[in-house]
Amino acid sequence: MSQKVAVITGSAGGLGKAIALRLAEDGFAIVLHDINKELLSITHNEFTEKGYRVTAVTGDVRKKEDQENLVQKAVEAFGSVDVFINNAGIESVEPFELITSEKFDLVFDVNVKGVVFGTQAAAAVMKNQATGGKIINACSIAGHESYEMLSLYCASKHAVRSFTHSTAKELSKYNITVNAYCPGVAATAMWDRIDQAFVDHNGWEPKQAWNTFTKDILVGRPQVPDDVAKLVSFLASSDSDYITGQTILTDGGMVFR
Ligand SMILES: NC(=O)C1=CN([C@@H]2O[C@H](COP(=O)(O)OP(=O)(O)OC[C@H]3O[C@@H](n4cnc5c(N)ncnc54)[C@H](O)[C@@H]3O)[C@@H](O)[C@H]2O)C=CC1
Ligand SMILES: CC(=O)C(C)=O
Repeated sequence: MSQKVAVITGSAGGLGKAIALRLAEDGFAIVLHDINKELLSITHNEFTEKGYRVTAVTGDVRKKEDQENLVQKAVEAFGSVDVFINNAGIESVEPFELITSEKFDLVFDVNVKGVVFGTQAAAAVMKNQATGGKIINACSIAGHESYEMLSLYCASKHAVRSFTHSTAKELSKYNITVNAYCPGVAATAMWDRIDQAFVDHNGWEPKQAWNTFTKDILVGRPQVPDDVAKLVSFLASSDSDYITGQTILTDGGMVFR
């Protein structure tokens, strides 16, 4: 059987990198992707040194042409796109009164338009593959619940959840499944920035937001990126073939659906 190919957007660091590492261990050829060229190059070197079959493509998920280039480069490098992970996303932390038109456009461009254009580019290739494919989106507990100070971010992740449902319906006839992973509070650079924003806007102490959000997690510890990678590994595998249109929580017991 030929080696399957996974493309992960925003995979130079954070959850995307952890997912890419796990899928490489699972036996996928990996297409790394990020807007941060420098960090992407470092991560690419790390993967190469580990002996993984990997390539890296710089791009911006907000740009349709960059997403088309990403899948084209994946096909050129490895021959197919079996799994496409719309992972890239950005946070937004402010009282809703402070949301500007520019901030609204930025957050929806990355978190929503990025998923729309990524799905379009991936589906265009997968529709022509006899084996179809799996599209996997980064949603969040913030796509199921709505939090103070995170109104714009939550709205964008609710949009991702809805888009996951609609595209699962449209793509099922092509043997393409669409699902999403919904992390809770995971230790990445994103949460460092969220914590700092609570300091800036609310006068909280450093780590107060992190401690507040993580204190009641039922399993008794904050999330690490590998917790998320384990769910994505399942969603990328044939064990998930009978699952589509689902936005699955991996949060240690924070939100119940
Ligand atoms: N860390 C957390 O607690 C949670 C994260 N998520 C979601 O998981 C995904 C990954 O989050 P983290 O790894 O924590 O974030 P992060 O900020 O640590 O990493 C995100 C990566 O995406 C890249 N990126 C940002 N904008 C991009 C663009 N326009 N085009 C291409 N790449 C871009 C960044 O350069 C960075 O390497 C996001 O969609 C986020 O909303 C969801 C729930 C919880
Ligand atoms: C970063 C994130 O998705 C949160 C706060 O749930």
